[in-house]
Amino acid sequence: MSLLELKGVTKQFGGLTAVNQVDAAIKQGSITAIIGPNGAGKTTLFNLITGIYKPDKGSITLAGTSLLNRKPNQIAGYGIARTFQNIRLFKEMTALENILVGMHTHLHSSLISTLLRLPSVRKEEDNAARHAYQLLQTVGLAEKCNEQAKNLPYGEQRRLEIARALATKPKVLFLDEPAAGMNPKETKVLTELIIQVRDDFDLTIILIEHDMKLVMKISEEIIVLDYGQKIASGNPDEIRTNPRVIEAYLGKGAVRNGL
Ligand SMILES: Nc1ncnc2c1ncn2[C@@H]1O[C@H](COP(=O)(O)OP(=O)(O)OP(=O)(O)O)[C@@H](O)[C@H]1O
Repeated sequence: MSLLELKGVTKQFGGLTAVNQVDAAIKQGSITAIIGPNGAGKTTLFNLITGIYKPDKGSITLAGTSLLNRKPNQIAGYGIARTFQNIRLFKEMTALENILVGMHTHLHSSLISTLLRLPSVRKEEDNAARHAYQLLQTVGLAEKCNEQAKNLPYGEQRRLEIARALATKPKVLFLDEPAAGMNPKETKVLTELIIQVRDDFDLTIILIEHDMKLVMKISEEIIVLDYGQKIASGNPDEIRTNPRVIEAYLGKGAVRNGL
């Protein structure tokens, strides 16, 4: 069953059509990659789904509910979380604090009860800290809980971003170039983590990624964009042998190079 549906989604910036008539049906529980050359419209598509931009044309629905004309925080409230191409952690805060900030929208205490430090508030805070710690365990960062985000190696900062996104209890998780700047060892850990969180948190995951080994390994479905248009979609075998995708993006040596 498809959870997220896009029909004819189009976005123009001045004379440039960054996303052009894109259709997609993302299955619940799947891992889908969006690939394509630089400037193909991948991040713009993420921004359209997460409400940062409004499409000029087309429809976007999550479980049948339209996401058009909703603010990013409303869309987050429907269960969509994301990470960004450029890491957006609070650098001076600890790993644990970064996750607690991510949870903030899910805490219920009123301002007055927070100021009075009522037992109900303390209980909620304890539970939040416990849950945040569990999320750090999930991404393999429990031992770094009191470390400031800025002191974590790059690969760990990216995993912390994923933990923070998970703190909002999403149904759909968007990852924008999660392996960017990672070394092969960090990428391997990340690959396993993405599959693990999909399974453990019952997520639907959509990622933009240029690391084709990672993409081919974890994706059930791949959508290829070029100049804003969807030029192909299919499973990794279909995509790696698609002449149009090889021409526009993968290059002729892709299959030979083990993709
Ligand atoms: N806010 C904006 N204003 C004007 N043009 C924009 C804006 N955002 C993106 N674009 C343009 O839209 C096109 C698609 O950009 P986008 O960032 O979506 O591509 P991408 O596939 O994510 O690229 P990359 O792989 O380099 O991240 C590009 O030509 C880009 O310059």
